[in-house]
Amino acid sequence: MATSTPQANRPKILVTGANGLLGQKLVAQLVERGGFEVVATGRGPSRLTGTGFSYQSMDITDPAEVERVIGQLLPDTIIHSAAMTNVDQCELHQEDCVEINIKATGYLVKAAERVNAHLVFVSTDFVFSGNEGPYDEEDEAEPANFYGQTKLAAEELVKSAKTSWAIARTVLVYGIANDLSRSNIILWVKGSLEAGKTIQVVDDQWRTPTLAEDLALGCILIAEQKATGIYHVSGADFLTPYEMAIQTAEYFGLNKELIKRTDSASFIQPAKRPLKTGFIIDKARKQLGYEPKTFRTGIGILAKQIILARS
Ligand SMILES: NC(=O)C1=CN([C@@H]2O[C@H](COP(=O)(O)OP(=O)(O)OC[C@H]3O[C@@H](n4cnc5c(N)ncnc54)[C@H](OP(=O)(O)O)[C@@H]3O)[C@@H](O)[C@H]2O)C=CC1
Ligand SMILES: Cc1cn([C@H]2C[C@H](O)[C@@H](COP(=O)(O)OP(=O)(O)O[C@H]3O[C@@H](C)C(=O)[C@@H](O)[C@H]3O)O2)c(=O)[nH]c1=O
Repeated sequence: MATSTPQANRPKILVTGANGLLGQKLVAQLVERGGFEVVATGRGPSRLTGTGFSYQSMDITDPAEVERVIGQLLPDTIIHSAAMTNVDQCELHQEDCVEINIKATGYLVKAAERVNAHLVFVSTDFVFSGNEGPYDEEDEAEPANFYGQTKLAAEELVKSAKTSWAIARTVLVYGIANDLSRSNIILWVKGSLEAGKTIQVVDDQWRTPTLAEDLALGCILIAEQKATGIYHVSGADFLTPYEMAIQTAEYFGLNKELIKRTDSASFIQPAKRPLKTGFIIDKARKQLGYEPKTFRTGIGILAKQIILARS
């Protein structure tokens, strides 16, 4: 709901990684809710659609640029969503992953401290080993792959910030936005089956998949309430990728015979995936008023967006 609060009187919120899936959803919902003046930042030119916000190019691995942009804009709140999110690439290109996921988070922490901004950092279920999920906020982190290690190291930098901070951890995000650099489970399953391609999908990993819009709202509730500490913000359905693939095929009326059940011992990826993650989201429900959609409802929302994007 848009409010009539004058632009100048509203607190300012800055989003990093605004060209990404979460970033685009954050900017759209922040504009729609109207409580903040919204500044989107991303690597290179804007790929965002819509209006009601300003865009500033900001490469988070450039400390001088981060300091300059944040020093000039003086945001009250920063949602740090930018990251190297391709888990296999993180395993294969560890230096790049350290630059983007750890060092750049350090620059943002420093900049947030300087302007006394509330810093909301988006993190992952991959900080956990996957030996005993689903996890709550008190469980001990022990990453199973390099991406998870870098996100955990970044969490530690955020936790030591001399400004107020929150960490929103999430799980296997799905959705659609403009010109994304990364796919997600519903899109690759749908695309593969439509192309008549057989896919091998694991049935021994468990997740609580998260609709991008739900995650964006969870982060915004944290920002609006100036909540601090760690929050688990994910979907509530505990599913394997195989089960997600079957539900996706059923929803879109695609050929389920193309989905072959496999397991993590046979389906080898460069980065090891934790087996059983998924989140207990009671804290976010109670403290933030967060309530995610079911996976089935999420697929339906995405399906409508796909039709709209084509029209
Ligand atoms: N997707 C998922 O399943 C999950 C994601 N997360 C976390 O959620 C957050 C958002 O991820 P999501 O939106 O899904 O991923 P995306 O990959 O869609 O978005 C990440 C964005 O970060 C940007 N980025 C990368 N490097 C830089 C840089 N040097 N300077 C500025 N921007 C940069 C990317 O830019 P470009 O578009 O140019 O590549 C991209 O737009 C991340 O922090 C991720 O770790 C956590 C759990 C699950
Ligand atoms: C590509 C592929 C994946 N899978 C499985 C492995 C995995 O459990 C699941 C999703 O695989 P993806 O490669 O799409 O995503 P993956 O890199 O596992 O997803 C992760 O992304 C990062 C950013 C996170 O922070 C995590 O929360 C997590 O969701 O599907 C298959 O079974 N078959 C396949 O062909």
